[in-house]
Amino acid sequence: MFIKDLLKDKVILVTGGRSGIGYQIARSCLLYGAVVYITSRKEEKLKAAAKKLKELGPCYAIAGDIRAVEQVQNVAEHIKALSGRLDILVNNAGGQFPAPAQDISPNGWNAVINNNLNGTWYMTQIMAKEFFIPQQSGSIINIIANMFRGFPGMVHTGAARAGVDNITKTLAVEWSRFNIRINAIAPGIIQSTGLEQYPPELLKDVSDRIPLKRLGTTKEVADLAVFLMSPMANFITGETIYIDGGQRLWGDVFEF
Ligand SMILES: CCC/C=C/C(=O)SCCNC(=O)CCNC(=O)[C@H](O)C(C)(C)COP(=O)([O-])OP(=O)([O-])OC[C@H]1O[C@@H](n2cnc3c(N)ncnc32)[C@H](O)[C@@H]1OP(=O)([O-])[O-]
Ligand SMILES: NC(=O)C1=CN([C@@H]2O[C@H](COP(=O)(O)OP(=O)(O)OC[C@H]3O[C@@H](n4cnc5c(N)ncnc54)[C@H](OP(=O)(O)O)[C@@H]3O)[C@@H](O)[C@H]2O)C=CC1
Repeated sequence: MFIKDLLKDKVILVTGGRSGIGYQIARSCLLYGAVVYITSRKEEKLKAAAKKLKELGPCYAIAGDIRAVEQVQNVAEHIKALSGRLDILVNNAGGQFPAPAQDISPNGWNAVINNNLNGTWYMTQIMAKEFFIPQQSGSIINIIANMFRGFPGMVHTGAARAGVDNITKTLAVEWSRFNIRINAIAPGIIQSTGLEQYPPELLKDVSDRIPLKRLGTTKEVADLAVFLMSPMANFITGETIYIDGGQRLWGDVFEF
């Protein structure tokens, strides 16, 4: 546990905040005193999540697709109208599907690149221009994936996440002049709603192939996100932190 008021009155946007890791990050931010905005495509589910989160503190839902520039701009306008500022952006929305590289169609490739690379970029650039650069302060956290040794079985997301890893390094330098910190979190396999998208055989006995012999929890990812966005991490920027029980360093993970 961190101190109670660690994020007091910080205005935080969590993309994909209606479920899984994003929901837990939003929840933790509220518990540490922040004002939280969540965004995702499915409006009803998003509103239901915000209603539940509101029991912990001020939480607002703004529906939008990170792949659509005008919808991202609309999210920024809403935050500006309601809070007048944004302190922290968590780029968590994303996802992909498992497929042998040779079978991925051009549309399938583009869908995953758009979601994880382009969508993250639109969000990052628009929030920086609308808030962080004029404010001369901001912190960005990108949730990517474990692509330390490539991503066999999901080449599209490996490429997209490696792109975000590089954006993280580049902007840490380029936007340091605006007092913007930017870091990434690379989760291994986390027990969350996202895993329901995968066939059970892909995940069978997967914890045996992780050195710590278990999956991660959404709370563990959220704790890392809170640390990185807090003043405790004020001298950390351009870093990607793996939270994977050692998976990246050892053995095979998926059959492919
Ligand atoms: C376990 C490892 C650790 C990682 C865990 C996590 O990340 S957990 C987080 C997990 N959470 C998530 O992943 C949630 C978010 N994920 C998503 O929304 C989707 O996976 C998305 C990224 C593809 C976006 O979808 P969209 O609405 O833009 O896509 P669309 O429907 O318009 O299709 C466009 C093209 O993609 C093709 N295609 C699509 N699915 C499949 C498939 N299963 N199979 C094959 N192909 C597939 C589809 O056929 C089409 O190509 P076509 O036929 O025209 O040539
Ligand atoms: N769980 C795991 O083991 C791992 C997860 N990750 C990554 O962590 C992040 C969160 O995963 P997790 O919580 O498990 O999965 P979920 O599927 O539960 O969360 C994905 C969230 O992103 C939102 N989303 C997806 N695409 C878009 C879009 N184009 N625009 C706006 N919102 C979008 C979804 O909401 P909606 O459908 O309403 O748009 C949903 O809330 C993802 O980027 C995932 O790929 C990475 C490695 C491992």
